[in-house]
Amino acid sequence: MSSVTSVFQMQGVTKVYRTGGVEVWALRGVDAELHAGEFVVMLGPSGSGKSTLLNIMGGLDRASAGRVTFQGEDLTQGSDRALTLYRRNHVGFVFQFYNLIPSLTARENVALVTEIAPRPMNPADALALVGLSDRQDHFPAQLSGGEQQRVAIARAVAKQPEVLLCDEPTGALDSATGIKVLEALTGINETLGTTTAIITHNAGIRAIAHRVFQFVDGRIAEVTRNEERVPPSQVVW
Ligand SMILES: Nc1ncnc2c1ncn2[C@@H]1O[C@H](COP(=O)(O)OP(=O)(O)OP(=O)(O)O)[C@@H](O)[C@H]1O
Repeated sequence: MSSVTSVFQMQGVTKVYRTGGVEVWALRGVDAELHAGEFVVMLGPSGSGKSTLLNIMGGLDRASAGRVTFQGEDLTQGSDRALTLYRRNHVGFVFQFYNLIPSLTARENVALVTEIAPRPMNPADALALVGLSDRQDHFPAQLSGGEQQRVAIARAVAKQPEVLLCDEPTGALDSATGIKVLEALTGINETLGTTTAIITHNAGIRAIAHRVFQFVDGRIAEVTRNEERVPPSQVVW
């Protein structure tokens, strides 16, 4: 078996939200590992804890108990400042809604991030990676939903993060458009080796992953490996 480098290690990750007198156990002890360069799909019913885990991995939220390390650095013990630097320097996020600035072109939206990144890619190169070289000077309103999402992906990868965390990146898109977005993500994973995790409600998307994490009730109930991956164009939606 080939050796793998671990990017994330999670042990006993627990998250309890306390609102008023109510406790919600979003995560009930997650043990998992993500390997360098792998593409993981996270599936599971609504409320099973997928977004909570992704947000903790991305340094947007903190675990209540348990341990999460990124390249050996303990995210659960870090200061707020350390988490901010971690997010800025190492993590790209993609969400269901694109959050582009309407008054800026595609290239300017990407450039906003590259201006503050330590080792940025040229915005034009990032847009080329997602197949939008000919749309650089378009404003968001002049782009389709899938094209806007690809600009958001270009923005997320332009700072050359080690990890790309995507929460329902195709959730607002029809199947043909969603496939193009998935092609952009798998292409980046292959070209740049960016470790990628995607949350989806669409079980068909599991086929594009190296590994699939199945969430049930705040736990990862099953991890499966695809011996053969299917390209996004062949996903049954
Ligand atoms: N900020 C919060 N405050 C209180 N409860 C929360 C908060 N965020 C999430 N929860 C609760 O934690 C549980 C897990 O939520 P989470 O969003 O992680 O699930 P999910 O699997 O991503 O669901 P979905 O597929 O619907 O996005 C849910 O019961 C949710 O209501």
